[in-house]
Amino acid sequence: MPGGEFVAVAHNLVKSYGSGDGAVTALRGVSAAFARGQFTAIMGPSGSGKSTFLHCLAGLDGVTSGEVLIGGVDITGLSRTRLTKLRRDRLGFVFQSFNLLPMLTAEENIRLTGRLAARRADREWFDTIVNALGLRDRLGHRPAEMSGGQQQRVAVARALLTRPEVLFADEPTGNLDSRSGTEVLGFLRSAVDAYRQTVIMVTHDPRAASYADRVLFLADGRIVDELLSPSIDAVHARMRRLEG
Ligand SMILES: Nc1ncnc2c1ncn2[C@@H]1O[C@H](COP(=O)(O)OP(=O)(O)OP(=O)(O)O)[C@@H](O)[C@H]1O
Repeated sequence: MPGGEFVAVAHNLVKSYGSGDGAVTALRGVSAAFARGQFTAIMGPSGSGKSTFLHCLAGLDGVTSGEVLIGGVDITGLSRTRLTKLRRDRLGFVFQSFNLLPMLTAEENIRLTGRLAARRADREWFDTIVNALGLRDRLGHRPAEMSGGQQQRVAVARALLTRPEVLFADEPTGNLDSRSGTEVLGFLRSAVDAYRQTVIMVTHDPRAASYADRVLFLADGRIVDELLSPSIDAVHARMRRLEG
């Protein structure tokens, strides 16, 4: 493990939706630890619990039982207010659908999303991210005036501006063409290599997973396999086995 320091830990997570006959158990005792500066991809068949796991780890969804530690703090016991503050100050999010505010320019979306920490972020770090993501000449554009790839790069810049302890990404390349997807994945990879950014990404795409340091495979709400230094072919082979 790089540095041996875990920034996110899940202990025996169980997550059920609904109750009685209609109850669905999405996670059945999931434990995993995520080291600083490590890029983890989460894969598995449809319905295996990938998004639920990511949402529980990121405090976007409550758990039925088990613990989630972010920077040593058990977030499952936090009040809604403290959890919101922790998410804003210490976590970053990138979603498939970009989630930019349509009336704001790229720069405003990166800076003015209600995060005090982002507004205070130093100019040098803002410039570093904007230049690395190739957004310098797009800063005055609104989302409708940008391609999907550019919009996702704005979303990545916004997520990284607060130097989050963990960047969570849910299918970040799901709406992108292959070239734009490659750019976004390449940037996530370099943020891990250059700044020890921790990234946890759900994906269906073995090519996207091959940018990670390891892949955790879920099936039926459990972690059933792990692959280190994944190649595209090795990820394909494991997925074929899981999908039967
Ligand atoms: N809000 C919800 N209410 C009820 N059941 C849910 C809810 N969210 C997820 N589930 C169920 O939990 C299980 C796991 O869903 P989840 O979305 O985590 O899987 P996934 O692996 O991300 O799937 P996909 O690859 O199709 O996005 C599924 O059976 C799903 O139907």
